[in-house]
Amino acid sequence: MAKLSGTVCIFDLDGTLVNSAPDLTAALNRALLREGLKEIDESKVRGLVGEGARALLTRGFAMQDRVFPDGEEADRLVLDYIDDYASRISEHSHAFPGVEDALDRLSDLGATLAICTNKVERLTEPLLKDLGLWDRFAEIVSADSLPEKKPSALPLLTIKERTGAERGVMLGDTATDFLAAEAAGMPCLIFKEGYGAGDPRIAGAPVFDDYEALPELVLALPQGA
Ligand SMILES: O=C(O)COP(=O)(O)O
Ligand SMILES: [Mg+2]
Repeated sequence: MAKLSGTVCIFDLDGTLVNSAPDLTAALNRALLREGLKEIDESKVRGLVGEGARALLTRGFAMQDRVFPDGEEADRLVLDYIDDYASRISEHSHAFPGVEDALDRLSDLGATLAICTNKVERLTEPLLKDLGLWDRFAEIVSADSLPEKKPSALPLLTIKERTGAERGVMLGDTATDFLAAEAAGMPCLIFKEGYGAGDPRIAGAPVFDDYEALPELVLALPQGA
């Protein structure tokens, strides 16, 4: 029996499978410029990613002491941002080195592969299709696929149920992923090249440095959850 049969490996998308920071930064900056605000450097934008489009815009505004509006005005800003980002979603984004081989290896070991992202479905699908990753996952849950998104446990538990897995493992890059996994009772490994660096909430979390090392680290996890 394959060693990881019954395990679903649930990958976060931005900052975990895909380095999307350049395109996220460009789209955020186009939105900020439309509102008369200044551009933000990619190194800072990385730290704003993880809780979806509205949170990214809200944080971009807050960094420049502008309160993000609410109501219809906010909805319009978020929709305009999503439309614009969707139209140029994979100009510079790419899978992190070693992702495809690690996915092959985990599949060979019997694991089921899934994605849980706080991107909305309208962004998740074109990004994964453009990068040739869409067909690799048995289940893909986005921010708007279910009534709650990460850090709720709901998307992770739903993936576990839909894939019929006995246990789940979360592979993510920010506290949002870590807290969702904790709430779902799943172990979580944090990708060090992702966007959560320096967040005290994940300071003590187990990490993976690169994709080559990942399959062995998943194999070594306690098979409890
Ligand atoms: O769009 C975001 O803010 C984050 O998306 P992620 O959950 O794939 O990291
Ligand atoms: Mg992420």
